Amino acid sequence: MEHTLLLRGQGARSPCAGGSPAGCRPCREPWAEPPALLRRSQAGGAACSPRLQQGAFPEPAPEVDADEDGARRLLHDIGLSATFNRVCSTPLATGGRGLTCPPRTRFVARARCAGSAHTRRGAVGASTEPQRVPVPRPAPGMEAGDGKEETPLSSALSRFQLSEDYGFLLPNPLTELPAPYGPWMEIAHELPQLIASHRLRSRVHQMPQLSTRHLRGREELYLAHLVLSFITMGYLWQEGEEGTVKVLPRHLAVPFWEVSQALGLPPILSHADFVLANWRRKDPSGPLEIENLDPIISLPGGESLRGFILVTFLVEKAAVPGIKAIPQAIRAIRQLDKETLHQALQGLATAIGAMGKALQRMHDYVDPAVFYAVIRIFLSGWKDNPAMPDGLVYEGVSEEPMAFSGGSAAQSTVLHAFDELLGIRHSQESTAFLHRMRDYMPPPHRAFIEEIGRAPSLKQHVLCSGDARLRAAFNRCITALADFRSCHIAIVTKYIAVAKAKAGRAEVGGWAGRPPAALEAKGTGGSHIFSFLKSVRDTTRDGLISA
Ligand code: HEM
Repeated sequence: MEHTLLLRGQGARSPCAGGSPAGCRPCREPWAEPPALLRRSQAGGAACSPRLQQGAFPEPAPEVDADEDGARRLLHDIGLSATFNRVCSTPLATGGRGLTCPPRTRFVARARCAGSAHTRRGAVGASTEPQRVPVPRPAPGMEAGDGKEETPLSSALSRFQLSEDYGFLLPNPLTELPAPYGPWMEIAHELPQLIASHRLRSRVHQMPQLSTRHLRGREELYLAHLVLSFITMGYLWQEGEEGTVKVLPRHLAVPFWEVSQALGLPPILSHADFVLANWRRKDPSGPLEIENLDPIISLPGGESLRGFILVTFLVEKAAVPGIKAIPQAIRAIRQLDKETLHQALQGLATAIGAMGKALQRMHDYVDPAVFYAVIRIFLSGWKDNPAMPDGLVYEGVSEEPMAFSGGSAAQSTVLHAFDELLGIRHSQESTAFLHRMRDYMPPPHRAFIEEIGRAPSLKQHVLCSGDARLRAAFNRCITALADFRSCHIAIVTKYIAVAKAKAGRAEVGGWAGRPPAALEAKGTGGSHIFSFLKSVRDTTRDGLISA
């Protein structure tokens, strides 16, 4: 039986007799270089002769956004050369890759270095000294000479700032900034009370203007971004959606912008702030269980807010074996190692199942009324939001307003990576939304997804192998992923649709919140919730390989 497969990307079609070893002979012959047009990175998928590359997960080409002179100096300083492509010169509100642009031309420098990959973004517009941008350090536990042996897996992961123990979570995040940043930390630690008593805005107005130059290393930058993003969300939404402001004051906007540029994150709260960098153990030697965890910084919502952050943390943690299975699977495909590939797929399916179990804990820890009436508004963005139709002016950064989507777990890299590995093809509209969400991920994590996209196609490999055991393992991954998405839809129904039907005013921690009308039909990331989520779940199911 011959069937046709839709290739990733531009909808090109490639004939392949999946399941029939005879029809798939080219796949079982020495792994030839595919015709250029069918290479996955260009055609958006792989034909029956995936490219065999030795050395799984080659070094990614880092991207550096900066003004051209600054970026050249920065790259020169760290021993890189670069080619620059103009990616956007639009004056705001319509960014090159979904993000809004500052009112200057941005350049993307693609650079390669012989050693480890560096991904930097020089400050654009706000900073005149991109050389000061601190160098992101490898995650703790991965630095050379830390006593841990570097395995092929750990080195494949550490290139993307991924940890073998924590996946996309920041391993053991810092909980305090250096002393000069005391004024930020004091406000951040008091946020729920300051918002409840409507005093946050006046506290922010009294905040001193602090330079970001004393921030050193990735961990301090992440904590600074976390702190400034939470203060910003509180500042914006303290009076609900009817009392928003148009301008973020200079002494908050400028450092927030600079730290964001240094990390390659947008200047708004993202999943990376809310969850990945926002956790600490109460007892440092205790287990990673919800009772022994706390967010570092909070917003209104009390125990439900705590539960929402920490359950999402547990889902990220449960994903770790699945993330580790990705480079294993890709290496096994390249080495034609069926046994290892089978194990990797089993590991992936099990991890997705564990993520589903972790997700269910939302019911135990989060009250739908509080989630709907209190928590959501503080995650809202200022892009396509009728409550802030003009976006937000970052004073001292740009005179023009900018628009960014709010925080959403759609910005978690986990499911994007699994979709990419499994060759799931979502509708054009859903893909556009999900790709926009990638702009809200730390750039090394985004690079991880892109690297999976450049690898030989798993689905093609399984199809072409004609191996029933591999096909069953592949299908278990697809089913587990579709089931996870069904559970997620059930949760969203309870926490948004049902909660909306029951909604009144909720008072939590003294903050009397009215549910945000702008979020009735849309998610905090800005999607049309249910049509989007169902479409994504259904296209996941379509990824099954039939016998
Ligand atoms: C009360 C709990 C939750 C609610 C109400 C919720 C709500 C939503 C909404 C409304 C969207 C649509 C995108 C947007 O506009 O924001 C979404 C997307 C998404 N959410 Fe959640 N979410 C919850 C928990 C989680 C958790 C714990 C995870 C796991 C990390 C998660 C993962 C995702 C993903 C991956 C998407 C993108 C769609 C997909 O790939 O299936 N969500 N969520």
